[in-house]
Amino acid sequence: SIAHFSTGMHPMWQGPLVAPGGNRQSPIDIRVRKSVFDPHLKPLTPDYDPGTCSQIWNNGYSFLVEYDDTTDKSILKGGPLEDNFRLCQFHFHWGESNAWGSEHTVDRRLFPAELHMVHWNSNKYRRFEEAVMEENGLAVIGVFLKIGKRHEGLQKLVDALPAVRHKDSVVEFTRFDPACLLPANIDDYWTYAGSLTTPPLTEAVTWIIMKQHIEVSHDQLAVFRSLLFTSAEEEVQKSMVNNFRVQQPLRGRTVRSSFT
Ligand SMILES: NS(=O)(=O)c1ccc(C(=O)N2CCN(Cc3ccccc3)C2)cc1
Ligand SMILES: [Zn+2]
Repeated sequence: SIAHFSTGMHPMWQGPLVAPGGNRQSPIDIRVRKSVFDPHLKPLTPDYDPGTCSQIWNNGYSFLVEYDDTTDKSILKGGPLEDNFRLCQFHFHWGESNAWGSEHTVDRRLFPAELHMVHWNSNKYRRFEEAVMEENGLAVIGVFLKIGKRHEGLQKLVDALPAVRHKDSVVEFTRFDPACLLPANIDDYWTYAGSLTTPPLTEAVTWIIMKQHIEVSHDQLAVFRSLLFTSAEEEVQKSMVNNFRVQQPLRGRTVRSSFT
């Protein structure tokens, strides 16, 4: 209703439509022909230890697969990054239908879902909570999901999701290798300076968006949609779908590509 909009009420995770004074907000549309090839971009070198995988948590916006980030066992280096970045969690954003769901788009093309692998700069900061407030404290790899063949590696995660159906539920989840969710080719990516796409929307993120998508089956994505935004106590249960932020103005930023 009009009243609803006039009070500027937004679902929590959308936050303000544009962060006050923000000129490097995410997500954005990647205009392929406007991206600039940068020959100095190095290959990305993720090195993850499945032994650091600890749990899955439904935080009421998405479900986070969390990693022990007290040592440099699961790290990301290379690409546009000067420092060592530690993996702390990965999560997804998806739609209620396969027609939309991703946060970033490529020449306006929407994908049914998008994976975010979240890392923080362990050369400069001691913990995630510090890095999230600092310019370039975080590096997030984005991977688009398309509906196709079943993703064998994802199935272990899909089978664990019913245990975290409600907001604030947690389940132990170990020995999951996040590298299995990366596309075969991780040398071709776009990169730009952006922000978190959920509160506190801080402009701390070096985004690295993979050109190649991964495939998951319709049934696997349907299990994501069986999760709930709401906790077990709430009378009205709300399906966890459309948990993506609206796109933000580019504000003159350049998107670089690692490929021609
Ligand atoms: N969609 S995204 O990839 O941009 C992304 C979203 C959320 C997060 C995340 O783990 N947190 C954001 C802040 N939050 C808690 C927090 C911490 C410090 C200060 C305030 C609040 C945790 C990471 C990446
Ligand atoms: Zn995200």
